[in-house]
Amino acid sequence: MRIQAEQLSFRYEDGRQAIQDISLDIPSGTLTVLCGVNGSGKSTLLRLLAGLAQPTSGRILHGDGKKADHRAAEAVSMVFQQPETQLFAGTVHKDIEYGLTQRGVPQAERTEIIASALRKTGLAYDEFAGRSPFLLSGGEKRRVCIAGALAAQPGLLILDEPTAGLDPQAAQSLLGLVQELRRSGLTLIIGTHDLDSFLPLADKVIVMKQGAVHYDGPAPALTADPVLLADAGLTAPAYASIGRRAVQLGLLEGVPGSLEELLAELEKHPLPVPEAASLPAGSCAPARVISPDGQSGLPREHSANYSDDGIQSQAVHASAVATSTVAASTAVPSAAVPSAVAASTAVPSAAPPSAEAETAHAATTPGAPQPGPPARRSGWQQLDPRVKWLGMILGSLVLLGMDALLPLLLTAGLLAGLAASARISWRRALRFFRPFLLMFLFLWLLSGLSWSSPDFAIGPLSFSYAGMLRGGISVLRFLLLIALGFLFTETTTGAPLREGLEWGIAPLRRLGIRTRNWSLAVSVTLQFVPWILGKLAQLQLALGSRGRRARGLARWSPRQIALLIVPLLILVLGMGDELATAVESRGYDPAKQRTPVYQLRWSKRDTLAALGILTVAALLWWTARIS
Ligand SMILES: Nc1ncnc2c1ncn2[C@@H]1O[C@H](COP(=O)(O)OP(=O)(O)OP(=O)(O)O)[C@@H](O)[C@H]1O
Repeated sequence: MRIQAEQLSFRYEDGRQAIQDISLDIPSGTLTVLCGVNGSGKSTLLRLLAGLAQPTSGRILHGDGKKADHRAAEAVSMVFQQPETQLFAGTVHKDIEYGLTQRGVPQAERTEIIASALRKTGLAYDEFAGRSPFLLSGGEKRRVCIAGALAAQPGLLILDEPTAGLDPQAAQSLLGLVQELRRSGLTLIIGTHDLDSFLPLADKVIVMKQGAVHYDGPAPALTADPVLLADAGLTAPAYASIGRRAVQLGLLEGVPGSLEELLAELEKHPLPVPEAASLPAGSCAPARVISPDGQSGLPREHSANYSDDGIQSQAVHASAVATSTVAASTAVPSAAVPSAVAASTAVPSAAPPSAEAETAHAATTPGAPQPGPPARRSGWQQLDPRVKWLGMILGSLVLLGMDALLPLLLTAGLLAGLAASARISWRRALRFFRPFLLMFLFLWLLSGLSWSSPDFAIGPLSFSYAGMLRGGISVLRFLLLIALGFLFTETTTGAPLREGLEWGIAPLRRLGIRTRNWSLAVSVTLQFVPWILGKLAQLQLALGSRGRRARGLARWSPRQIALLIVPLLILVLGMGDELATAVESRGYDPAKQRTPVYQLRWSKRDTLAALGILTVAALLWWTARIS
């Protein structure tokens, strides 16, 4: 399936422009590699091409040149970076079947299609169909995801970082699968950092830089010009760097298109190896011209190491060339590798990072953009966390005592004003509340049901105004409690939140209560919320990629939520497990004194804020009493 993009731009809810004016033409039956440093916009572009996000401007054309609509987007399957967020059913069979059900494939045909898709990915149906997808290895999960995508018989298959996290053997067999898919005529787009593996397979390479296309063309032209890749912050594949230098030295005629080609060329042309004296200390290359079989002319100890493996002997040639001559050429791109590439090697932390941790990480990561003068902290961040805890606790108590509409509406206005002053965008707030809204709407309608004294009816259901008002008040009260927690966690990062709480409950230590456990649990739980919401969004996207492209409120239908609950629970439990192990491995001991990571400091501003909170809480409580 051919796919074209015309002047595509995309802006995230927070206003970040991720894609800027991109035009592309990807011919049918080709394999396109999409690369770029972290944050260059690859995943965003892939999601747009898959129809999982709508461009802010521009358009995508599928196949026959018609604008990509809902139906056309169903001809596209996408496999995400993290397979664990893409699997959600109880068995591998059911997981793959989901996409088929969405596409209306008759039940009788499904098993055959599932077995065939699994076979294509190298998994036997009998062995894997009945297993839980959550209990497979990383490589097997990735294969099941690809099988699910293939079962939908897409015209275009998009793979985002397919080899990330796979061991060399699993990555190699995945490459074999990709080659087979390409031979079968499927159009493939692969977002990847693994240029060594994927450039040799590519019919076309698109290099992204800061949300725009930096290069669009064949792989050989890209690898032949070191500046093109270096400008985008990327390092050329090793085979291309070595080959290019060998060409410059007149040792090879052209830059090889893959490691295999390089090795084959080296087999044909034995290379002179520099004298040992001219090699850097510690180099182990032999001192004479060696032949491709690795035997003639080699000192005894070298031939013992390499003679039984032609490839290894060529590795000696290659490494000798690389060490002695190519060093200069490889130095160019590697020196130009920007911080983002260095940053990409950082292992993501298991726990959701706090703002302080992120800042510290950015400041200490080699190559990370150096921070300028410390940004002025907003008024909300400067407040002592104890003030915010006071506001949170008093606010919750007052809210729980409200059972009239007027004080609840007053509180809603107050919280909206506070959120605006904390510069929390309404889009972000909406994203946070979306999962709750449908549930609360349902509860509200449920509380309005009345068979004894109905005021109106919708179909067979009768409702009373009094019941709706009572239910509305309860629902609003709950929503405001959640809003209060949201405001609190949005304006307070982990360390201050925890220190403030620990200070408050410290007196309980005298009663033998392990307050450190409590504060750790509360702070981790509160910080889990944004993490869970992020995972929920990823799961929604995965459902969308399997044919169920629900939009708006339909994304939160009971059926959709039911599908998300199990994988979300598994992710949360997995995360909890990792977090517990991490805490344990750091030698956490609730009985020990801890060095505080955040110093509590009470200032005049905090006294004023605390007085303000007490006054407002008293006024709201009084309004609630008289309403
Ligand atoms: N949900 C989001 N909300 C706001 N901005 C986002 C969101 N997701 C990504 N971005 C931003 O959009 C830009 C492009 O991100 P994207 O994930 O597409 O990059 P990428 O090239 O795929 O990166 P990586 O190689 O790290 O996966 C980045 O600046 C990123 O911070």
